[in-house]
Amino acid sequence: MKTKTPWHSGKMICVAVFFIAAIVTLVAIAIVQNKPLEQKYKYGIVLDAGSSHTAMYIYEWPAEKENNTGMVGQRHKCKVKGKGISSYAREVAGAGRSLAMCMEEAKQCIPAAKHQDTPVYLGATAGMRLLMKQDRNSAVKVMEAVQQTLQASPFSYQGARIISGQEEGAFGWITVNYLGKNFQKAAGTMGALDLGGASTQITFVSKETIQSPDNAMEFRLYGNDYQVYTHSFLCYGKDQVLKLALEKKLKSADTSLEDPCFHTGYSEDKLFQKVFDSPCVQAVSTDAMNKSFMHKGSGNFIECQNSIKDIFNFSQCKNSQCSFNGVYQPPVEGTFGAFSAFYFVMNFLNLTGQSLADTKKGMEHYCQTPWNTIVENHPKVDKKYLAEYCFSGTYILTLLENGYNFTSENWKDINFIDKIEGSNAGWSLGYMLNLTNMIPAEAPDTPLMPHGGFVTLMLFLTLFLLILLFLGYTFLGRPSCLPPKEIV
Ligand SMILES: Nc1ccn([C@@H]2O[C@H](COP(=O)(O)OP(=O)(O)OP(=O)(O)O)[C@@H](O)[C@H]2O)c(=O)n1
Ligand SMILES: [Ca+2]
Repeated sequence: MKTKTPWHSGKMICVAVFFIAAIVTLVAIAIVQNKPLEQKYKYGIVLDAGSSHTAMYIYEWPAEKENNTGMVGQRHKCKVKGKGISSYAREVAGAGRSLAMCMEEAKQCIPAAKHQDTPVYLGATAGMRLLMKQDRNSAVKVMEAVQQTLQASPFSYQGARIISGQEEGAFGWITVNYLGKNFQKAAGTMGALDLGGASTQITFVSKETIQSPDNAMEFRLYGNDYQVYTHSFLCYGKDQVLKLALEKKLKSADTSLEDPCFHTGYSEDKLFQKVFDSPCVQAVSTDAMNKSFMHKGSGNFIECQNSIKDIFNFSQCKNSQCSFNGVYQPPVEGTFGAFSAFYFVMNFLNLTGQSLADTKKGMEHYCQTPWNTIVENHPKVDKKYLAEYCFSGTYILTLLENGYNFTSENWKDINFIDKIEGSNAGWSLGYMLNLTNMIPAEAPDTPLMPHGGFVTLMLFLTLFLLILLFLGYTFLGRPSCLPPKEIV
């Protein structure tokens, strides 16, 4: 009598076919599931309307990861031609027109299908704060003009406003720490130092309880609480501070001025108006405004630094300690990112990685270099900017050391930075993250493993079990608990 093996039975062939089909289906599903999905991106536009110029930033991020830290990056930057919007006080329509070219670039850069869903924000800083003081009516009109241009664009207009100094400081701090992925690290956060044309900001986390409410900001980000100190000094940006310094040295009867902050051999006829046209300095008569003086350099760092110290008031302080002008500031703590003009100037001077003593030596050497040598060494740099680096570098040193109280010990904690992970350091990214609620207060629940990994693991486990079952059945025979095979 012959025993028929189950392999030859029709039932078993059927089971085998289904078994193979099931494996093929599982493998196919796993492959399809794990194929990198086409990334869906979202976009956002922020216009940083600074005192000296406007910059437009386009940010992008993968749609499904918008609440993870560090996921938003800068896709494109467009520098608006000409000066800042506050310079259009007498011709307000020009402020709106000035943005047109960058808005056109944004249309090219962002896929047309996404235009409608792309928010656009404009934030104006110290230039507009000053214009608001000087000529409120014109300031309002300038803001209306830029609003019109943005509303006429295909993007989703979300507002154009003058941001406060506290916001400017705080959002700069959020930007550098978001880009550095510091909010979810135990190492702590990085302070932010921003130097613009018309104002400067210092922002950092302090252990000390902040003694003045105007300087305190509290954030809960990704499940951690932060108490942040921030202050914005209006008129202490690099361009306004030059006016403050010249105002201290100039008498209205002067026809010439010898200035240690400019190089020997430098000489330029300047209108009093250039110095006194700002609400940061004391007004002079219209007569005086139309006069000019010969601005001559004498190139001496120490004398320059002494003259710059005159524009800081170090004598009064109502709190336990102050930076200057009676402004409360706890001692600086931790590392700092110093960006905008802090970076432009120190990078130009090649002084971004030196000790405090070597930075001073470098400045001493640079300031005493004659003007014609400076021009020869930098033929491509605009002379207006070139002339001011001795002044600006000396101001930066004085602000950091005498103003904010950095010392030779913690000087190395200041990192002069332009970009982090390809995105510019500045308030604009933090501003957008905040307005689009992209920084959650609590840390998002993260699954144990990504979805693709989970599917693969499940598939392999299933396969493994099936193979075990199959092998068991073939090599070890039918389990003894099953009823005996019928003998035909
Ligand atoms: N490559 C550059 C770009 C700018 N600047 C100067 O650096 C200063 C600050 O520039 P910025 O940070 O762009 O200032 P704003 O944002 O325009 O001014 P604020 O923030 O005060 O409104 C200005 O004097 C500008 O002329 C520079 O020296 N080199
Ligand atoms: Ca700025």
